[in-house]
Amino acid sequence: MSQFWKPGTEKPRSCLVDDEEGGVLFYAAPPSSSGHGYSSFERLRQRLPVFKYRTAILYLVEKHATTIIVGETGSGKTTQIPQYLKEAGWAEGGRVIACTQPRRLSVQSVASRVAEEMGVKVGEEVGYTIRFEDKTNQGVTKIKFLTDGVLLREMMNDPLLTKYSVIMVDEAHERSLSTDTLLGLLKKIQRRRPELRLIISSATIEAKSMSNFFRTRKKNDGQASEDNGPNIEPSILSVEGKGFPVEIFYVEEPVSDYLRAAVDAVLLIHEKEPVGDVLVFLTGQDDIDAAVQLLTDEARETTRRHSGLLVLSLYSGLSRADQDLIFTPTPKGKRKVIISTNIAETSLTLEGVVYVVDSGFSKQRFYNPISDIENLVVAPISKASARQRAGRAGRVRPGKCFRLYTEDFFVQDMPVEGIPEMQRSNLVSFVIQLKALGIDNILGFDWLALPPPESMIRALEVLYSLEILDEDAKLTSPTGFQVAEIPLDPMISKMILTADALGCLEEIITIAAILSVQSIWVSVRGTHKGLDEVKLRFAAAEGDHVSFLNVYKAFLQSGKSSQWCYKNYINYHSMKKVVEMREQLSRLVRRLGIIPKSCGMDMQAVRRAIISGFFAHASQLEEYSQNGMYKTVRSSQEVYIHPSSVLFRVNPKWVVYHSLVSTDKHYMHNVIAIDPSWLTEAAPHFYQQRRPSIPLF
Ligand SMILES: Nc1ncnc2c1ncn2[C@@H]1O[C@H](COP(=O)(O)OP(=O)(O)OP(=O)(O)O)[C@@H](O)[C@H]1O
Repeated sequence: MSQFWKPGTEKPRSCLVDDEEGGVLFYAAPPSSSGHGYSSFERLRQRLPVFKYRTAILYLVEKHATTIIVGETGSGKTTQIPQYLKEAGWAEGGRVIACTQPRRLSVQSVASRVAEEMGVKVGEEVGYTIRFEDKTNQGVTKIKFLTDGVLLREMMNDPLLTKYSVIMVDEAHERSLSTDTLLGLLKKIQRRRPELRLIISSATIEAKSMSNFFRTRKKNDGQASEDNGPNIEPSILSVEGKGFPVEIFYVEEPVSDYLRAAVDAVLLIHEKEPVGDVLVFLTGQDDIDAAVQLLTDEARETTRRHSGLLVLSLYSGLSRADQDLIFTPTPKGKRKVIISTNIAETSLTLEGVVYVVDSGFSKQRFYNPISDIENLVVAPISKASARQRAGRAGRVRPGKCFRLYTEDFFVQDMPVEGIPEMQRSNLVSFVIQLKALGIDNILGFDWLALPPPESMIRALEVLYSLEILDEDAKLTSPTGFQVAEIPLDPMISKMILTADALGCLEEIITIAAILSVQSIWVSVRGTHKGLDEVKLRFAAAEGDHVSFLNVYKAFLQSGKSSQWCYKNYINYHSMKKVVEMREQLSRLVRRLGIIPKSCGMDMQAVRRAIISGFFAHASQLEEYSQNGMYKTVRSSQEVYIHPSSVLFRVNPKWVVYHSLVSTDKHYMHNVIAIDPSWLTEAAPHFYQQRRPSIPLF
């Protein structure tokens, strides 16, 4: 595959040229401004573009309830503004300054950077909280970084978030479900707490529409004591200037295989460009594993092109220790290549990164409330994401960003911003959280983007069937309130609570942890005999969930050996994440006063616990089906067991699945065989009232 810069256009000032066959050639877009680095933190801080705006920011925050700050990536918004606020006294009298991020990884990394700049330990004056991990010290922590999801959870105990004086919602352009929920709720809190200040920040936000949202009020929003309070008209501040220049390069012709093109680009950079690490944006674990494999294979074939490359992957299914590797300094004479999903897209500064390779794609969630299928689809990113990705270079020195799409595509076809997650997600967790906060009229609430009514109805239906909501759509006691306490998908939470009663919580925690990673198997492109044979070795007649227990047990017996994983086509990184997640879940249930017990070999208890959460995902094999066609009980939808399941071709009469994915057909992922009478026992309300046509088995 070859691409060339446009003949007849001005020759690039600097470009990658591959003189061998099959390479990639980029041409350069116009350059941006430049800057310099300094050694001491204080001088470094003062060199950042945001520093010139320190006084203006503090003035606006003092005078306005809401301030919207837009500034280039790397201009210093995330690390500096919380420090300015603290210096100006916003953390005095026991108050705390909060700064939210959409992702855990950026929470941890910005917290440690700010602590370092302030010369304090993380967990003291500067702390962070992410799901399952709290590194703050009450009464001591003044600046707290946290995910927006965690701040939402804090509202359950403190609905007005009284301990915070300023809440900075960073990377608001992401429009994640949690960010949008948070913004809607914060707007409401402001009416009750005029002293609370909000800062909404991003490099790529539509400031005008955000400002309109905070300016307008619904009639029933209540009135703040505006006479003495701050100006409710939001202020907008644009931070001019950027850190170091990032040259943008585009491919001349669209690439047909972005994965191969990304690998080629890395090899070219390694051959032609001076020292500096490379950050590559691909879409998911499977892509990333494949790219790592391709780079490793190249190394075997042509050591010249490859020597000195240190290839690391980065995705959310990695354990914390594996993720932390990306922050370790690159050894002399080596070049680190980090192949990542969009978890490295915002807020991160990776000191060694000079080059960014952007595939132009990410995995995005799309939910169809009619079929109840939520698919992770590889789709083109938005301009905002592309700018964020480029912004991972040029933070401590000049950088280059190689986009594996054409400039025309960027200019003409990429949307300015992505579709808000609220409009393309399953809303079950969202609804339960709002219910726990006592918000009943969810559709009548003031949202930045209205959640689709069909998705809301579907979510209410699911929560009602799980007996988490009652007929008045209020949380049930104790189940609803307990489930709302657990920061997991409500179906998993319900399964955990039932497992306690059935005495199989140890097993269910393992299953819940495994279901939370993308896959415990090594991803291989196409079919793979070895993997199929290994799967058979662990296969349990009951289905995938019980087979997972066999894998986990064998992994423990091997002494958690990476060699054992390698031999058995099991993804060692995923297993480490499972162990970590398992520990977190054990701690969580103990906090709720539950002591996990094991049911030994009683797999019926395990299956019954699974059904208690997933009874609505039952399917029956079509009686005369030749090709393994099932129909879902809920909507008579045609579905099939996924080929990766141990029950593929076994086709038990009745099954319960974990999730549906659609490719050429609708496939059931992670399936167990069940006795249909367990369904009516687990959810009589669902099966007898709502499904009178379901036979009495
Ligand atoms: N861990 C780090 N190591 C070295 N320098 C860092 C680190 N974190 C931040 N910096 C420096 O501080 C600058 C500002 O970072 P900061 O995250 O505050 O910017 P930002 O405006 O919030 O960017 P973004 O919009 O990308 O989140 C970086 O460009 C970099 O020069």
